[in-house]
Amino acid sequence: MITIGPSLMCADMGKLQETVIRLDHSKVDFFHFDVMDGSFVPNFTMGPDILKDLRDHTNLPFDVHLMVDSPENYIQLFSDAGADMISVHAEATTHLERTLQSIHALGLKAGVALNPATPLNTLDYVWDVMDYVTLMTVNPGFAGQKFIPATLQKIEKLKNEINKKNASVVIQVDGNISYETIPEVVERGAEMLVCGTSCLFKKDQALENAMQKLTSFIEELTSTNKMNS
Ligand SMILES: O=C(CO)[C@H](O)[C@H](O)COP(=O)(O)O
Repeated sequence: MITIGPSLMCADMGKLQETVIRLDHSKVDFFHFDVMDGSFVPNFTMGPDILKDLRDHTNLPFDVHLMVDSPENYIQLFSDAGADMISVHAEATTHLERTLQSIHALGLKAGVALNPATPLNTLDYVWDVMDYVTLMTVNPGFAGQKFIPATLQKIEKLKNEINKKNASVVIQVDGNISYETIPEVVERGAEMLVCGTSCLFKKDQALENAMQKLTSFIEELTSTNKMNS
């Protein structure tokens, strides 16, 4: 099943609450909440207080993507603020397995995020403690970047491994997920789409219309793929 999660860092920050409500009504599946620390990535975004404020306005899951050094220090904070799922970058934590365990211990889903250049064998010893993998299809830090084509092969390779292991791990993709790249990533096995400026947050289109267009596109794509398989 393909799910759509708006990347909230791409929203108008002055209208976050209204944006969450409108997107909830437009039937998105989850909210992708990017956290940046100005160190692991050269940018800053949102923190736990903003998440806490938004939490009251939707029952949909908040997927917190920690693009921060030593994410293990902030798991409790984001759990208390209302996160349902937390992904940490394998490149940013020394004890990845322990960090994932600590997310599970709080009753949340645990994800591992990988930069485009990070190899998949980083996941070799954490298969039983992760629920999803966030494959970055741009280098994290900024919206509106170009899709890195080499990541397509990575999605396919990861999907093959998941199938081989019969693991219940979902592939999330993040970075320039657009009308051009969605068919490519979905064909290779991506299921959770993080949707930012490339397909959802458009200056000339209301969020409701953008969501309707995106949903129809994905429905059509999945029914065509089903017919061809
Ligand atoms: O994590 C991100 C950047 O690090 C954003 O979620 C993503 O890049 C936003 O989407 P778009 O690329 O479509 O603007």
